[in-house]
Amino acid sequence: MLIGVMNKLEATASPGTWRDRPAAQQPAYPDPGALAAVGEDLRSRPPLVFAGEVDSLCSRMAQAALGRAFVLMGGDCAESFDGNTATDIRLKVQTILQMAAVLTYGASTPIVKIGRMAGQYAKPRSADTETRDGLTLPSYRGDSVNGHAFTLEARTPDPARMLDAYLRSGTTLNLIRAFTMGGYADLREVHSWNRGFTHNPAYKRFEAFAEEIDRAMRFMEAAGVDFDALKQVEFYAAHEALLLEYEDAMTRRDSRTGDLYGTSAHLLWVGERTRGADDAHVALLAGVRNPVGVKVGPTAEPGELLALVDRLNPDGEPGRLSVITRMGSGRVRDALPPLVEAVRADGRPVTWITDPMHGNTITSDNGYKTRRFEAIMDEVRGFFEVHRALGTVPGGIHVELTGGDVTEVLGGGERIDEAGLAERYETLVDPRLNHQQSLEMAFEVAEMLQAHHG
Ligand SMILES: O=C[C@H](O)[C@H](O)COP(=O)(O)O
Ligand SMILES: C=C(OP(=O)(O)O)C(=O)O
Ligand SMILES: [Mn+2]
Repeated sequence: MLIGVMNKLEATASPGTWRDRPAAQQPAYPDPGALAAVGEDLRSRPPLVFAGEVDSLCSRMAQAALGRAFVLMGGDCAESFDGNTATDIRLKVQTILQMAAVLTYGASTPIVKIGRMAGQYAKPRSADTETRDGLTLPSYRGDSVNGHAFTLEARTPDPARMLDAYLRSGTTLNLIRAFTMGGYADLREVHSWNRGFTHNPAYKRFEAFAEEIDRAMRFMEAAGVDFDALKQVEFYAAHEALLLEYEDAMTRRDSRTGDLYGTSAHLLWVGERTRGADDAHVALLAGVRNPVGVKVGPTAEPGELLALVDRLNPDGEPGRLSVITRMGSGRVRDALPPLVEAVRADGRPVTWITDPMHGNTITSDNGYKTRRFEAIMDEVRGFFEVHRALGTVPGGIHVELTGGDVTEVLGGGERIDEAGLAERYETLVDPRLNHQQSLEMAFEVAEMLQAHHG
């Protein structure tokens, strides 16, 4: 969205309750004084997002929980400072807009567009260290923490990187606002890009669906729809709230209401590795008014999820809490139902979103961290099947993607094979759908949505 009420957000004293709780996945900074100085600097800077925008997203998420909207969240696993270019940002926005146009048709509802962008710079890792040729160094934890190069200097966490992440997030948001408010989101244009995609023989199977959308566009035109009025779209930003010091420093009090908002992004989520109900990350998110997400994997017990609902949405506010499930294609059909049933019995609303990426990560025989397109799609299918069987609402998808032509995920219409991964494997952490695979997913999910509603 991006215009919104520019209400006053004041720098605030830390909400603080997270500080005395266990905090996983935090960088070991060599100089605590430097960390404190960066925190102070960030606290004096303008917010990146505004409370009015954040509230609007909350109401959109509430609509998605009811099946009156559908959420599309997508972007890099880890944004990089090097990738903070106009081209990279434009291609990601374009990919998300193209996906959203197809999904709008399939869902017959508005699509809530959220980039894993403008702040997705910190990563949880399985191991604290990485060893290469006998040399052991700290793991790469995202560009807001340390550098990817395998040297002691690059890998040593540097708090000044948080300031860089803040500034790059600001420039990314600025460009997103310019694109989505300045005509780049024109539905006629986006639709013509999608026609280009379906004219490729590899995606012939979507031709009939694309023609249906064509007909709908002609109908709208004939009926006198003002396409110029549809040129501006809401586009929100989200990332994992992993770096406690950064998120704390970006917390502001809204002068209208006295409420606290995380102003580094519209939506913040807590990851699978840091979602302990009594731990620091959940306490931090419990203290702000933003819509929040929690990632949930196949080992989660219903009681754990209900404890998270207690902490993160005690009053059952619609749109406040999204549960982003990442079960794996082999587990989704047995691991998801008990969680959905427990939440339904509890009665407080959540927005159910599928992340079909993180439960389907494998290592290829030639050593690449990758995922199979078919497994990703199968998890989405399983997600729809479970919600259909239980009569609950599939509210959205959360995917790792990029607008470029990378070769990181196996399969899809381009039939990327293990040898093909070597061609353009560029991700810093997890494998992303490329532009074509993202559109292919959108068409398949649109068909699932159509079947779900039909
Ligand atoms: O993006 C998610 C996690 O940060 C990532 O999957 C962890 O990857 P690792 O197992 O390579 O540390
Ligand atoms: C770290 C991530 O996911 P999860 O917490 O689900 O593993 C991620 O979304 O990149
Ligand atoms: Mn990831």
